[in-house]
Amino acid sequence: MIEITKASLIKNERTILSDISVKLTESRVGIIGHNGSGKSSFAKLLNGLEPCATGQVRVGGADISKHRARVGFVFQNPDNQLVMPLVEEDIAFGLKKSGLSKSEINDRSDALLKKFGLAHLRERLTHELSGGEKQLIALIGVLIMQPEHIILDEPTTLLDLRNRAILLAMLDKLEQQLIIVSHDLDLMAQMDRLLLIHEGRLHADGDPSQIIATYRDLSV
Ligand SMILES: Nc1ncnc2c1ncn2[C@@H]1O[C@H](COP(=O)(O)OP(=O)(O)OP(=O)(O)O)[C@@H](O)[C@H]1O
Repeated sequence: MIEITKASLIKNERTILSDISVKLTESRVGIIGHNGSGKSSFAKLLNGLEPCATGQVRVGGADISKHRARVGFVFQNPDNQLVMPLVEEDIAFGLKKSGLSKSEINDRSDALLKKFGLAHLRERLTHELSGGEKQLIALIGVLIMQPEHIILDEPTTLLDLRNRAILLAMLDKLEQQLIIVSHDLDLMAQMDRLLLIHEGRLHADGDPSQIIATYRDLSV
């Protein structure tokens, strides 16, 4: 479980998030809200990419700063995540310091690429992949670390309908808790629970159909 207690976030002397307290226990949690409301900032708080100015984020009862590896993060722009020239090197990158042997890393990487039907991308150059392919490989690079929770920031934004369907099928196969920031309301409607962030605060929280209705009301 990820538990946020009275969290606030300040950047360049500007308050971005204020007094957010929530326990995330559901398997699929969505985060919605207007542009600039603070969704990505909140997502980054959840895995310690951004430190709280006040309050705390705990994962499995311990402070997030000690457990960042338990919470994977898939960035909105995969170019922020893909760092190695070859796809196979990129997928293996996060495990380099894990103590696993090269063959163990290769086996894990192979198994994931096969499981998600992406083995044909293994020997490609990362910078030559399409935006959608990059998004899928960035997710594989997070999955190989075997996090218990995965945060995805706008995972469907760059994807055409086919790659969106591939990504959603990948997500369906995952047992981990997923926390997804998105403007894709069809996807958000499928979540177990939605959080609505508005002007840096947790404005509403609950059943997707109710929260989407509240969000629509805020948008007119
Ligand atoms: N380093 C920073 N310094 C000051 N303000 C910042 C900084 N980074 C982000 N912000 C501001 O924080 C607010 C929240 O940004 P955030 O990216 O979390 O919004 P968002 O809800 O994810 O938006 P979008 O839907 O457009 O991606 C915005 O007003 C943004 O301009």
